[in-house]
Amino acid sequence: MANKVPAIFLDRDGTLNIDSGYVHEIDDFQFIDGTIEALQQLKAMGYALVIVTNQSGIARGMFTEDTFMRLTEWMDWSLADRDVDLDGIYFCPHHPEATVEEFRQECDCRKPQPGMLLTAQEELHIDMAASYMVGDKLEDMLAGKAAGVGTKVLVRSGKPVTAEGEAAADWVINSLAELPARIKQG
Ligand SMILES: O=P(O)(O)OC[C@@H](O)[C@H]1O[C@@H](OP(=O)(O)O)[C@@H](O)[C@@H](O)[C@@H]1O
Ligand SMILES: [Mg+2]
Ligand SMILES: [Zn+2]
Repeated sequence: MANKVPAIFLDRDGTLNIDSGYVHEIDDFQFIDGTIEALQQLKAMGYALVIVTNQSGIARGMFTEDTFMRLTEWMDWSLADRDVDLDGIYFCPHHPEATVEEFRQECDCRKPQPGMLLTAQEELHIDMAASYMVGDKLEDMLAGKAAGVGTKVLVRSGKPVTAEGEAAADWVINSLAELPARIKQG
């Protein structure tokens, strides 16, 4: 049995890119300053990089799964081009009040549920206690907690930070750019 790897679980909108609301076009996808450099450093520190993103825009009929995949492939290639190879990308297309019937459900993957993280744990052999969940919302922190992630990190680069979000987080930082140094500091 292979050794388990520590991971950085990454929320997408508000953590990697500016959350202008249900981003689905390549032209609207803008990396937050310092994101790519931070991912390069985290990779060099030995962490697997795993995106876990709620994409209820699919359930709401705002864009299709194909459109999401097109943007995701572009993002994946843009990062690979900068020496950042993502280890996994997981998304939830569901919503309990979806207008698109096939996506209308109370699933176990929409954060704050831990489904995406638990699937990644199994598929990628992740050491959850040694891992980090980085996100901009309370739901990200709760998903991390429910999945047994060791350190939950709230970033100020997305939605306004709430008292509940802060209380559920182990660390609060301005953006992902600060994470490598924060981890090294211990
Ligand atoms: O931050 P991640 O999980 O990567 O993606 C979030 C997006 O799918 C959208 O999720 C929505 O929340 P609802 O899904 O409508 O509750 C809102 O927060 C939007 O601003 C945001 O763009
Ligand atoms: Mg987010
Ligand atoms: Zn789901």
